[in-house]
Amino acid sequence: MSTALDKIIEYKKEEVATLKASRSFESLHSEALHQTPPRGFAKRMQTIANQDQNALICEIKRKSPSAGKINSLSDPTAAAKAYEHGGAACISVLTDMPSFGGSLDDMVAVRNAVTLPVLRKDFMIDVIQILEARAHGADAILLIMSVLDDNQAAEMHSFADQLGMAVLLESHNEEELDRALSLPSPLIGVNNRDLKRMVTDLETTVRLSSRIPSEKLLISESGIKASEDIAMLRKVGARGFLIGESLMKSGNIANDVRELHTTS
Ligand SMILES: O=C(O)c1ccccc1NCC(=O)[C@H](O)[C@H](O)COP(=O)(O)O
Repeated sequence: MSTALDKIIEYKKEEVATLKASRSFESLHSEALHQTPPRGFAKRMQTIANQDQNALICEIKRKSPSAGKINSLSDPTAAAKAYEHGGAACISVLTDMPSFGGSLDDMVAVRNAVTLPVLRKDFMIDVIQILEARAHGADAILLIMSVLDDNQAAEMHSFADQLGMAVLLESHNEEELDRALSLPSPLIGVNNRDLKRMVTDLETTVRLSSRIPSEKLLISESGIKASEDIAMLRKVGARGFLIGESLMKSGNIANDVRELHTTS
């Protein structure tokens, strides 16, 4: 049976084909090189984590396969500014439209509204998507190990490096994590959401945490709702946290971000 992730990857292949048919690699590359320089995503995450504080990547997310409608958000910049006010380290913007209701326009608007580094959150399967991300100003991308083989992951990582972008490597199990750890990025995401079964369990971070060497930054992703979750995840070494749904549903985003950022 095909999963939500399988379906997303199927239409990503079509999106990539459409992009390649409509834009030449050279013209996108030239746009990418003329963008404002990338903001230091990895450096900001590491600086905050090295101070033993919580480096929050706060996400703009309208809907999802697991939750359905989350927040109708006519203007994502208001939430982004609240994230910045509350002390977020960086911002993630979902740019996938069919499943998450996001867009590259959202990402551009958010990046123009804040001074924080911005991650293009999408399902990357081809280097041209990385070029497209940088041409729209993205400072970082996500690579999901379960949808890439080792060669693809290495090639895409190296391409992002050349463009000066940070790479967040996402794993959900031991095998994916070991593959992620063999790549240079210091940003190691452990996704608590099983993207195949759509079940979220913070114990995933706990289970995988002991494999992560101290020079890498453990970023726990998905299903984080409260200070107690952060306090528990800090005990196993997480200093980075990627949070979407619970903040998008908050009545006071800046206050909630501040509380999560200062939890010890
Ligand atoms: O969120 C989903 O339902 C989902 C489904 C299929 C693929 C990816 C999905 N989420 C992407 C994410 O990784 C999350 O948006 C991110 O980690 C934040 O999670 P949360 O705080 O639980 O919104």
